[in-house]
Amino acid sequence: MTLNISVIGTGYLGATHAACMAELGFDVIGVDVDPEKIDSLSRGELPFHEPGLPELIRKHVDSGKLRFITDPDYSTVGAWADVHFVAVGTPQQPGGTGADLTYVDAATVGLAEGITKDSLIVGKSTVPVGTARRLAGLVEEKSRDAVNVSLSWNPEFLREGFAVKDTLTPDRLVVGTDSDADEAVLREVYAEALERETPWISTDFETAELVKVAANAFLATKISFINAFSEVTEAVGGNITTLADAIGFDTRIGRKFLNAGVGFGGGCLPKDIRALQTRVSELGLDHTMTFLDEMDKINLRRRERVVTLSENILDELAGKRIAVLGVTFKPLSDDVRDSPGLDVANRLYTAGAEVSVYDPEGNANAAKRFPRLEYVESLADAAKDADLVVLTTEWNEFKELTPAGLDGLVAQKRFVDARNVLPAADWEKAGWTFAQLGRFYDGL
Ligand SMILES: NC(=O)C1=CN([C@@H]2O[C@H](COP(=O)(O)OP(=O)(O)OC[C@H]3O[C@@H](n4cnc5c(N)ncnc54)[C@H](O)[C@@H]3O)[C@@H](O)[C@H]2O)C=CC1
Ligand SMILES: O=C(O)[C@H]1O[C@H](OP(=O)(O)OP(=O)(O)OC[C@H]2O[C@@H](n3ccc(=O)[nH]c3=O)[C@H](O)[C@@H]2O)[C@H](O)[C@@H](O)[C@@H]1O
Repeated sequence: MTLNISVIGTGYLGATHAACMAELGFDVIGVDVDPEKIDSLSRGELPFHEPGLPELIRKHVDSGKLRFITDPDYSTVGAWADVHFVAVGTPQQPGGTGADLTYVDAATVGLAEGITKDSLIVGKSTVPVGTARRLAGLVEEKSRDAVNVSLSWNPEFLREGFAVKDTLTPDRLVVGTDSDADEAVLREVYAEALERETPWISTDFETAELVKVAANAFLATKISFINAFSEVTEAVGGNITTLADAIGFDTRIGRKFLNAGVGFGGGCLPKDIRALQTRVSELGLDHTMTFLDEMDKINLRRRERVVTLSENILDELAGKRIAVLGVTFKPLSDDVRDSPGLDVANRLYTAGAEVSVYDPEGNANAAKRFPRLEYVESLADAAKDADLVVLTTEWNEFKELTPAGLDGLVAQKRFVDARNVLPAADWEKAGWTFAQLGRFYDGL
């Protein structure tokens, strides 16, 4: 008998997980507290941008394998599913640096109370170490005597923009559990990946939770490491991209995540390194992860550098017209959570510039966050009459930009490539004042 699966929380992670579980052949119900999201998903429409996911959602909604409901007391999925994945948000605490566990606690306890058949709750959200063991206790306490409900933790490593591929063909699967029977259920869920010999790491709760935050902390550290060297090459000369290429050839280091630029953002890396540091401090290990504080500071300094570089190029920001290209935290996503590009756009505006923003997918979300910026529908509209063009997210459309493409549009030939993706020499040859991060400029 095949397993019925519920996924609680249908945001970037949960909607992807639900659709991919249906693709693997399971019957799936996605649950969210947001009725608009559920309406849209029930029509087979994805309320956010993720390549390949709309097709998967539509296919399985049409076939009836995938349904979406609001289920306030979890009684519908509680009577139906054998496995419940919890994929709700764990954002940064409002006014704090730790993870806000309100949603993950509410969903897990709600499920435990609503479940009326033997089943397994599987946490997928990213949580501070200690959460799974605490929640396992709560599940035992809150679930009904007549049913057997247990909890495991199965952190997720997908990247936005590649979410479907990463879910269906993960690099590894990590399961934190204290029960062989629960591990066996998860092996059944992931049987297809296991047939391809995907590494399977079955471990305790604490290791599983820590693997997830360690992976994100390592990635953030790699980016900030190269960006710290960017500050050095900005001061003394040198080429940061050549430096990254050269150390990246060492297979122990690797070239991935060494792209210097305006730094990391998004709904995960920034809040996860802050939550990790907060958690280890709570555990009395105050000094263990202080380097993450530095990584965070290096990262945020890059945003400031783009603003001062722009100001130095323009002499002053007030009254200048600036085109900002890209306000999602990375290409192939419409996600503007903690986006470096959007932050830069807002800082330029706050300093008095007239800012015109264009992003292929992010305008609508950015406008919700910063309605006072001007959002336009094309690169050309943004660049029209600009005194400066600033590239902050490396969408393909921007990577293909040539000086000729902006001819006759801009007021001044001035460009800041804050992702270091364009060939500087071509722009300089065409008469542009062209700046990138990690380069030495006399007086800038
Ligand atoms: N976005 C990503 O690429 C990845 C996210 N993660 C982790 O996954 C978790 C979710 O992240 P996102 O999907 O990005 O967040 P999100 O904010 O896009 O989605 C969370 C969803 O949970 C819903 N929700 C909140 N409380 C609920 C409840 N009690 N019952 C049902 N639904 C509820 C919200 O309405 C929202 O739709 C976080 O812990 C994040 O760190 C992990 C790997 C990748
Ligand atoms: O926990 C999560 O949610 C996810 O966080 C990241 O995935 P994601 O946030 O989708 O994006 P990344 O591709 O990691 O990029 C994060 C940020 O780093 C920046 N970055 C990345 C690479 C690089 O070399 N330089 C750089 O500045 C990107 O522009 C982006 O702003 C991790 O890569 C995933 O493995 C993890 O599951």
